Amino acid sequence: MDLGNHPTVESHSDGTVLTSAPQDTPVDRATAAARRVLEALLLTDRANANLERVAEELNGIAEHLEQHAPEVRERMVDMWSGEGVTRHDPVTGPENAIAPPLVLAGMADGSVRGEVTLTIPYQGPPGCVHGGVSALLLDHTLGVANAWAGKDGMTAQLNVRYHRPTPLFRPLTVQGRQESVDGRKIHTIGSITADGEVCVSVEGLFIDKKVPRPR
Ligand SMILES: CCCCCCCCCCCCCCCC(=O)SCCNC(=O)CCNC(=O)[C@H](O)C(C)(C)COP(=O)(O)OP(=O)(O)OC[C@H]1O[C@@H](n2cnc3c(N)ncnc32)[C@H](O)[C@@H]1OP(=O)(O)O
Repeated sequence: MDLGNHPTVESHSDGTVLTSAPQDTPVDRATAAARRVLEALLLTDRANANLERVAEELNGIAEHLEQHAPEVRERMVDMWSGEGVTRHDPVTGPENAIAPPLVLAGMADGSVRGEVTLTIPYQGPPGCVHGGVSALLLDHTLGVANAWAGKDGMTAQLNVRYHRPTPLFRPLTVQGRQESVDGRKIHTIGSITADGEVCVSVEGLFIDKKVPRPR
């Protein structure tokens, strides 16, 4: 990925927020509402008599949005301009309703970290985070850690170890740190902890390769 210019541990201070902060804009408010709908649909009583009307209204909203959508190619160019990936990615993007969203800060020791509480849409085992969701969060966090360290690339391997179930509804700390660079190979590690205990740890191999931004 061509991540463009971004802050690094060399150029920015401890605690620099690396992801896009939600803004008081119509698109961020609409996305936050969509996120709320995702959760409410899972929580509402299945016998809720109004679900037929809810389906109609949501389809009406989708049609309105589709009618105002430019060609995908054109949207992609726009998406990758400016802040690029951080506004629309599926982990930290305030414009992406499937993103929790996780907010990550860069630390002086070269690591990145953030706190997030995951709820019902991210459930795997009862009351626990889906393992694929943990892998998604960590893959992305390792990618941001590489960018913060000043050398990033594409994921070639992600070795995930699940130590204990990761709880929903509790604050989770997500961390990543670049360990070493060997030519084009970048080794990066990370973890998700809850109440000070490691739930998931990962080792990633990234290869220094860029996919150009659409123009
Ligand atoms: C401060 C920041 C602010 C924020 C700023 C924005 C931040 C924003 C962050 C975004 C964070 C996104 C984080 C998500 C990251 C993805 O989601 S990336 C998407 C998932 N990954 C992919 O799709 C990759 C698909 N695979 C590929 O494209 C290619 O296979 C690869 C991995 C790029 C490698 O291809 P290649 O360039 O042709 O590499 P190649 O020349 O074959 O191999 C180079 C070396 O690597 C080794 N190698 C290659 N692949 C492998 C492998 N799988 N296993 C072991 N060794 C391998 C080779 O053996 C070779 O070793 P040597 O012979 O040199 O010793």
